[in-house]
Amino acid sequence: MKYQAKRRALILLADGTIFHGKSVGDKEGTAFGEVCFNTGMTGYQEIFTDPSYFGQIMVTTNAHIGNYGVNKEEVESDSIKISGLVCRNFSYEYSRPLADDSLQNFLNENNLFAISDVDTRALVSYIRDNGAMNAVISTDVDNIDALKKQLSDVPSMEGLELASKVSTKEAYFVGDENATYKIAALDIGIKKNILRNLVKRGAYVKVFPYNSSFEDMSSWNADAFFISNGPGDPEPLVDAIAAVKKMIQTDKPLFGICLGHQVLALANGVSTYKMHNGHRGINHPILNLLTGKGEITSQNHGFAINREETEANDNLEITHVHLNDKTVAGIRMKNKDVFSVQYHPEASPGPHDADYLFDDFFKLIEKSAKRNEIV
Ligand SMILES: NC(=O)CC[C@H](N)C(=O)O
Repeated sequence: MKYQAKRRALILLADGTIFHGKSVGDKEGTAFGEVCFNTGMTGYQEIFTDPSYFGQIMVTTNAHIGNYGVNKEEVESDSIKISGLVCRNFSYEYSRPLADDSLQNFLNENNLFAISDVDTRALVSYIRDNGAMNAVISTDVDNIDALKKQLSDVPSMEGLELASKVSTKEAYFVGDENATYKIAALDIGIKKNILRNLVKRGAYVKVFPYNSSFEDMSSWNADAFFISNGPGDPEPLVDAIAAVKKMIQTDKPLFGICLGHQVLALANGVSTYKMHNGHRGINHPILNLLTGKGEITSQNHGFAINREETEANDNLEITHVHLNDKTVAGIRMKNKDVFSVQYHPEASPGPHDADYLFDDFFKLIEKSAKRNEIV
């Protein structure tokens, strides 16, 4: 007979609102974080392991989670990075030829506390209207006052530096040493699928820790720089911002994704801000202003770069706009091979419309390598 969770659980939001549910697997637990929601109908494993979600409690709007199990290959980092999960129906049974385990086992191995049987439609509408805030999920349903007290001690996402929690401790290499191009990548929370995309196109990548200096990175003598996605507020990333300020003074191509895009903006003197609610899903519409074409994209961000400051900046040009709210979705530096996007062209999970951005990056690298040969 189908397993039914029985142990009561709840999610308590920082403003005191409560939604009730059950504990997945009837486990006891409590987890804190900033509550956010993802509207993707597939890709839960990629989402849960994406380092950009570090410190966040994920609410999934898809009504079924776990129904296709997990597959060891489909991870974006080596462990689950969300701090807790809230879903409607948790599937204890799964079906997919390529699955090698159940989601329940995967959550247990990663010590992730999850609650199900929550009215996620009501919860998501509530967060959508009231904005991002901290929350706690717990089976300690009779001690609300104690939970409220602990929740009030959880730091706000605004101003929080989290790249150091997920970045590699030591530099490492990916790809074939004899590949055509070398890319120096700054890991402020890098997703594996970004590395797969760089290696697939013929790059040998050296991945550097979040606090590496420009000098550390440039001494490897790469053909280009890459700045990754990652968790937390971009503004406290002073080392990364300082390193990027120097990178953009070289003539080497640079590509930034999501947190990397925000760091590039900050390096150009453009500020970032916390959005009322971020963009998290796999069907976000973008307009590419350079080609006039639309793209459906994978997104996951809670901060954005200031539009007016970008428009007023003589060195920058807005290349992409989010069609739902007109926020800046992509920029490039005038007269430089430097560009970035607020969304996820590596699309894991998600549509592959924006794949061309990696090709564009490699065209710039090829051009720049030829230029340097002639010199
Ligand atoms: N995916 C990311 O890189 C997210 C960037 C940043 N942490 C934000 O929430 O906006």
